[in-house]
Amino acid sequence: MALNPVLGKLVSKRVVLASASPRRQEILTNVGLRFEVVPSWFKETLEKSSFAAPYEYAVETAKQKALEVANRMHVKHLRTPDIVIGADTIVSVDEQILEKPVDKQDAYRMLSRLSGKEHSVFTGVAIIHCSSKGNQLETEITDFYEETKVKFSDLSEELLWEYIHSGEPMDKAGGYGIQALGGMLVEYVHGDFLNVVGFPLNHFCKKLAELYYPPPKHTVQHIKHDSIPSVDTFENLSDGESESSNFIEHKGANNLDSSSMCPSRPVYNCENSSSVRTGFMVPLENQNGASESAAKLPSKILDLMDGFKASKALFVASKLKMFDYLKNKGPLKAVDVANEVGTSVCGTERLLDACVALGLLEKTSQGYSNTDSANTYLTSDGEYSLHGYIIHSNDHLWPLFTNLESAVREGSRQNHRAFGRKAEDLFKDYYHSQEVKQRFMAAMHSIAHLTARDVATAFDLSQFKSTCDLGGCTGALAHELIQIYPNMKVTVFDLPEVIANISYFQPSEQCAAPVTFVSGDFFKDNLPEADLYILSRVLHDWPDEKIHVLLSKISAVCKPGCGILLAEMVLDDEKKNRSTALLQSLNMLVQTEGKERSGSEYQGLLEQHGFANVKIRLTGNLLDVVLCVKT
Ligand SMILES: O=c1[nH]cc([C@@H]2O[C@H](COP(=O)(O)OP(=O)(O)OP(=O)(O)O)[C@@H](O)[C@H]2O)c(=O)[nH]1
Repeated sequence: MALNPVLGKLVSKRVVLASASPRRQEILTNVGLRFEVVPSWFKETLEKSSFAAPYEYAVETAKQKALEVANRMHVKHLRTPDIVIGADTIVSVDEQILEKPVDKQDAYRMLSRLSGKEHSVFTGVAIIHCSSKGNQLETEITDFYEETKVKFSDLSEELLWEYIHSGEPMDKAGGYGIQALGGMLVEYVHGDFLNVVGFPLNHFCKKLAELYYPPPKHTVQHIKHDSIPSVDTFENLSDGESESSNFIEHKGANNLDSSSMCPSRPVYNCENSSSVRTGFMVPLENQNGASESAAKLPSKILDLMDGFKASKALFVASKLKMFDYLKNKGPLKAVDVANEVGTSVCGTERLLDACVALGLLEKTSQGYSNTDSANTYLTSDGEYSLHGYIIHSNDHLWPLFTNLESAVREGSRQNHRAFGRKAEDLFKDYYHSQEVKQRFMAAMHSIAHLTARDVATAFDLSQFKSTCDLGGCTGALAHELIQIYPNMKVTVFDLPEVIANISYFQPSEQCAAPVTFVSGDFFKDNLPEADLYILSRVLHDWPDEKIHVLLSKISAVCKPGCGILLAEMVLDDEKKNRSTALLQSLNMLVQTEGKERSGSEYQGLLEQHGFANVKIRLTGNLLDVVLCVKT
């Protein structure tokens, strides 16, 4: 069940968050909202003195950020989103508006101004509903702001500078992060804490409630206008949409994770449960009415213990192409699926039921059918098929992970144990048989196609006229780049064994400006000329020594102003928060000499080869993006 019905209203919509702020992404992800991140390119340069009040500036900036993304996505012939959300957080003190500090001195000016005083934090939010009429983008804009008052203690010079040198102030409005070290500077907070962090979640949900549940005229007096409808109220108001299957359930243990962002208050408390139930309370009763002790089970640990069973169920259903059969012929009974696939009826029925419980399939009296997600991601011909990667995970990664214990003991890859062959060279290993090569290319293509838009739009790359995607495999990212930057000349450089096998993966319609494929080994051969070199999921395959070889080759052919764009899962500097990326680093341990790295580690590597102005965008999706330029 969707605990928060108003957010559930967004489940079937294509929602875009027009913000690069990792905090906004986290706040919305934590409540189960599914969205894409397309950071806005709108420059925050509106004339502050032309606004009568500081919040008007924040609201207008939020609106312009969201409109820029809505227009860009529409103009670039990407699918127009249904909803674009923009936000802008500012601090107001002594009639001055403070944004993010530009350098340490600026952070010092801001923080010393806030010392010992109360100030206001305003976040302006714009929710833009988009539609396409003919070729025109039509928008309906809803905006609002939230104010929170924060008081700082008196800050000594020493404390101030220690805080500034921590690096925390630099990407934060007013020069502090209340959710982390900055929390130590704060005497009190009056109002919504998450508003200070960057997104007023409660007000946002109320706004959605106003938009999606306008009070029926005859019952106006019964409805609390400032409430997010409770689950019960929601069921009365339901228009029949099923939110449950697509919504991420938030269980008790997850709430512990989320609260780490807000150490100074229990964000997800249940005190007011009688009237207004906010998004992700832990239900105290299960469906059978059993209470308390069931809720106290260590659900996160139990889920982790079961994780491998769920993965394997998905792998086997994919390998047996059950999602393909169900797409073409569903709904089907278990016996029909078993007959199609050639499996036992009893085993098939259990597997299908497990897939239903995992939210991959639906089950009705007519039989089993795919969910929308299964059609899109799990069928072998789905728009964003992950089938190739799933098969690679089953056939290649699973045996390697079975030897994780040895990998941890020995600190090295385990190909010899998993496949009885010593790994000579990472890629030669994949390319020793046509079957393994195609499976690996299909896997790489799945991920590249799925993440291409995030990577291509994380930064405005229009200043680069030519791009070379080193190790760009089937060209999935290259094709996306040409869609977004039609004047860009894009070359894919990869091993001859790869280039010889790309034809199967090319889009059916020929693009006006096709991608050029060049074969070679980027460690040994000359690199094609380009203004921008892309390394997507390349550096994580290699140890630092090899990376230095590659970066020095790129640096040697780069003129000043040319750039490198990395697409990787970027770890947080403390290496403790991003579990997907940290697990991926284990994945690199069992099969390569490489690893996942943090933003500062990438920055350090790039700066050693004359690249500066290193910018990192956490996309909130599979791959993050790092851009830097040659000085
Ligand atoms: O206590 C905290 N206060 C503020 C923040 C973060 O500060 C920034 C505010 O900047 P802005 O609203 O301009 O948003 P950006 O990060 O530049 O991203 P956009 O792409 O949306 O412009 C915001 O990230 C807050 O989260 C904080 O973390 N703690």
